[in-house]
Amino acid sequence: MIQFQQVTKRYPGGLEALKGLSMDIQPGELVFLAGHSGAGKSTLLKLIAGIEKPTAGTVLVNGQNLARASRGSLPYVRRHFGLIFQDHKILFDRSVYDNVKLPLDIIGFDGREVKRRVLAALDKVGLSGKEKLNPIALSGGEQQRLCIARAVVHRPAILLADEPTANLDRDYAHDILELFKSFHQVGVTLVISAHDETLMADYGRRILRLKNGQFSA
Ligand SMILES: Nc1ncnc2c1ncn2[C@@H]1O[C@H](COP(=O)(O)OP(=O)(O)OP(=O)(O)O)[C@@H](O)[C@H]1O
Repeated sequence: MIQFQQVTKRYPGGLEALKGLSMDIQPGELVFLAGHSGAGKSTLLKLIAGIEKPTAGTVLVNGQNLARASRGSLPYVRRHFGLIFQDHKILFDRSVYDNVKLPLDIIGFDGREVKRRVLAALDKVGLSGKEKLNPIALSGGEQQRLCIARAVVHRPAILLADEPTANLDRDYAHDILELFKSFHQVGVTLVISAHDETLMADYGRRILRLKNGQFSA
């Protein structure tokens, strides 16, 4: 489903964030991505989502090379993905409900289906009853759940989460990982990055370890 063939990513300025990576992630797999700050975790996730293009090598998602996808087809391709990235900010000028609804507006769902899906996503992450609140009234952990609801509301096949447990205490981090596990159980492919590998150890899943842009043992 996700395939990297000798993928190198060099950012302007000459730094190689990823160096000749090859890997396969199968449909329905739950994979953790570990590595120090600056190891290249976010870059790898952005390459999967087609947000960044490789400098060399090929990234295939469902056999499709996103770097070669036409501009017109990208919105359709992006519907396969749910993204939980650190720079995807919550909008504080609208309600919890309207934040979660955003991806459906972009895709163009009709009204009744929108309401059903938004309420189902909020229920899934344990935020039922908070839909009318402004997100400012939510705790840090609840805001993280809001981001997860927003990422899954369109039922993506692939969920990419960049450090979703950063800044959460250990119990809360486990709650979030349990939530991801429940998406895995219904067949979603998940790639989750974290720098704290001890959290991942409890889940007995495949761990890809990055060190200075390369996989390490
Ligand atoms: N847009 C960019 N332009 C230039 N350099 C970048 C850019 N994005 C990332 N880098 C560099 O690429 C390297 C890998 O960064 P990346 O964000 O992928 O690492 P990371 O493992 O996700 O780190 P962190 O855990 O701190 O988020 C770092 O040296 C970073 O400074």
